[in-house]
Amino acid sequence: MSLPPSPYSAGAGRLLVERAPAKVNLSLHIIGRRADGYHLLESLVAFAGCGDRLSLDPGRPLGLTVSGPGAEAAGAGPDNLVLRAANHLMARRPGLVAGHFHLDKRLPVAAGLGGGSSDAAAALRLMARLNGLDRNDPAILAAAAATGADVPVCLDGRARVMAGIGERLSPPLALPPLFAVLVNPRVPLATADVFRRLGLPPGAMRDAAPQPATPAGGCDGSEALAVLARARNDLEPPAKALSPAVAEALILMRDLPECRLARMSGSGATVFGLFDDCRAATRARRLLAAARPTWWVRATVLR
Ligand SMILES: C[C@@](CO)(OP(=O)(O)O)[C@H](O)COP(=O)(O)OP(=O)(O)OC[C@H]1O[C@@H](n2ccc(N)nc2=O)[C@H](O)[C@@H]1O
Ligand SMILES: Nc1ncnc2c1ncn2[C@@H]1O[C@H](COP(=O)(O)OP(=O)(O)O)[C@@H](O)[C@H]1O
Repeated sequence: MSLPPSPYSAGAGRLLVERAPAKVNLSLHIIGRRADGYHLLESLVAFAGCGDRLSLDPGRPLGLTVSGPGAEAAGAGPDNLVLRAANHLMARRPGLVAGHFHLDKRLPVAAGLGGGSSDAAAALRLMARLNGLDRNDPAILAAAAATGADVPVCLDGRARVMAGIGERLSPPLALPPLFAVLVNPRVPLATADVFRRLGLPPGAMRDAAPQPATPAGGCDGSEALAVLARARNDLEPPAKALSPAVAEALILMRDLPECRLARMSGSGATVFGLFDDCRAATRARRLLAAARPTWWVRATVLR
């Protein structure tokens, strides 16, 4: 029996490494549904300090190994978004050099944290570094959009408003650091199921939704919290209907004495809570971890 290749083996080339941070939708407003079934949305997206880690060993043929708590759920086959992104890019730019990827999968899978999208974006950044491509090269942008609706916003991991189905991005936003706790009840929720449960017919537009509440550049944390409180996540009701654990996580988070705002991220089931400072977030993480020892709970800073 042959051993799997070591994730840290040097191979013939220099090992390149990228972080793949968790994506958090601070707001998510559904505007309508395209005729092809995809939903039009407006979402304020930020990125967390926690995430996966992806390395690329340029000395070897295109391949993927996966380790970490989410390895089994993510899989290492051709459907893994790392390989899908690499293949989308290579189809657009024949002749690019690839290599062997190793993914350390720390984030929960199918969790509304865009872990797979962030991994795909990290794969494209690694391929760009290896081949001397600009990150804004049209082939990188096209491969990102072809891999998934959330991949373009993950390409540079900076807070932005995304619109359309995720392809229209605002310039990067200077959000104040937001002290957060992320909690996932370890119930996977498929994005497609949550959108379907909304029940919006193809081609339908909703009554004009307000612009996503976007904190002004240079505002402080408490002003940002006040603005975010006026926003919402329209996918919370369908996610709650599919999984009672979402409602449970929201209630637990909201009931914490120092929690300023609790909301679901993306299509769930992860819920985030925002706090005034790092110490309040750390206290909240401890309380939640003690109350639900089997859940995934992290204190982190969103930017
Ligand atoms: C909901 C969001 C919010 O950031 O995040 P997650 O909850 O997945 O993290 C994203 O829009 C998810 O983006 P992503 O996960 O890349 O979606 P895709 O793989 O392209 O699509 C998966 C399925 O979700 C539905 N889908 C996705 C995006 C969108 N704007 N409208 C949709 O209706 C479609 O049914 C599609 O077949
Ligand atoms: N690298 C990856 N990490 C996570 N999931 C992946 C990956 N590649 C493919 N997938 C598949 O993509 C789906 C969505 O995964 P994920 O990005 O974790 O969801 P979400 O955006 O809701 O957090 C999962 O069902 C999983 O099987």
